[in-house]
Amino acid sequence: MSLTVEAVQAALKGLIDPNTQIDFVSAKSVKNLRVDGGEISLDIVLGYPAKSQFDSIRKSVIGVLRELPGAKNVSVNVSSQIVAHTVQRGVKLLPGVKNIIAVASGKGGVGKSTTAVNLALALAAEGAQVGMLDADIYGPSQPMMLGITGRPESIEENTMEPMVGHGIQASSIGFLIDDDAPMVWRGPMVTSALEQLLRQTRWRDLDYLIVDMPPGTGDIQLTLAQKVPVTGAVIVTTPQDIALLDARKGLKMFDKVGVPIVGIIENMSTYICPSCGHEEHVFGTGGGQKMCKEYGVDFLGDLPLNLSIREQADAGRPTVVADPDGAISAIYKTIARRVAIKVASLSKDMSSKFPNIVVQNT
Ligand SMILES: Nc1ncnc2c1ncn2[C@@H]1O[C@H](COP(=O)(O)OP(=O)(O)OP(=O)(O)O)[C@@H](O)[C@H]1O
Repeated sequence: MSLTVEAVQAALKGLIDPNTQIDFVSAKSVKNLRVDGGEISLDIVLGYPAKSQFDSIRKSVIGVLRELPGAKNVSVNVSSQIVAHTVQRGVKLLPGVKNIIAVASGKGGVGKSTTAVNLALALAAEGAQVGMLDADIYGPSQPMMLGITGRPESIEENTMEPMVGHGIQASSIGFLIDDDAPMVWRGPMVTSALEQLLRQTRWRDLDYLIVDMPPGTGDIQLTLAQKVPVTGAVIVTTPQDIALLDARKGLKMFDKVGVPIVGIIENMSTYICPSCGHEEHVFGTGGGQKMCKEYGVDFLGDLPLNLSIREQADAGRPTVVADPDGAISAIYKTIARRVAIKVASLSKDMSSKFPNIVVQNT
């Protein structure tokens, strides 16, 4: 009996993608399938970046197909293709940027910026083109964490080049607003300065632009959530009741403006004593997960309170770069993959698919 396309498809249908828990056929990841005698060739195209897993996915697909009766040679190519997803209604899209992910927190100091930069670096490590827009007016810290110094170049009038640190294209509100400017003055000018930064930076083919939002849920944050074309929002919180209460406000703010919540990350979840390894839940336990259940949103993961996270970020080499194979980087990478998979599951932007309709006067 000769090998058929149907038999190959049935075998692939039994193969579950460990990341999405969906089989490759249902996920529409199988492309260019050819069966010619005993020769099988196909591409697996994932909708999220996963460079570190291409080889293991390839091997598992080959392993399954080789078992088929009549199969001789199996050739599989695994890659990722990230597509653009929809944003709030009525907001102008950004050229050169497929998806914008806002990283927000209900209150300051919960580690939002540190989490945002490590997420950006983890997505880049998996092969995505990533940018960082530092919108944190109260403490624009992304240039420092990405090891960037100096000011951006402006090649043409009204545009500026992003600065690059550890492969991430970055632009910061710190480039436009003086560090010494008083906060009352920063407030009113901030939304227009940010829109300028967002739209006048010449982002180059980004799969994801991470926006490090200003902490809180006041007018500035609400205006930004309305004006920035966001694909989805990630909320960072610590487990204290007060932080969770504020995180709830953040959740509601994005909900109100029609931005989907990608999920919640709990930072400084536990403290592991470096001398004896004892784990302490300094700020309580389970708050983030409970909140996710209550609101029906995804819990993306938790990070421990760890001295090296702070030291590495302060030194301009965040953990994912400083210790890429360490246990903490593994947590950031798992969270980043969950974020990318969730974004991939959101509705796709079809605007570029529609033909232009030209009305001609006759
Ligand atoms: N998991 C962690 N373990 C140890 N230190 C951390 C952790 N996360 C963040 N930090 C440190 O906590 C401080 C505050 O973090 P960060 O600036 O990221 O918070 P933020 O929420 O963005 O603050 P802001 O509201 O000022 O923007 C920084 O010194 C950072 O290095």
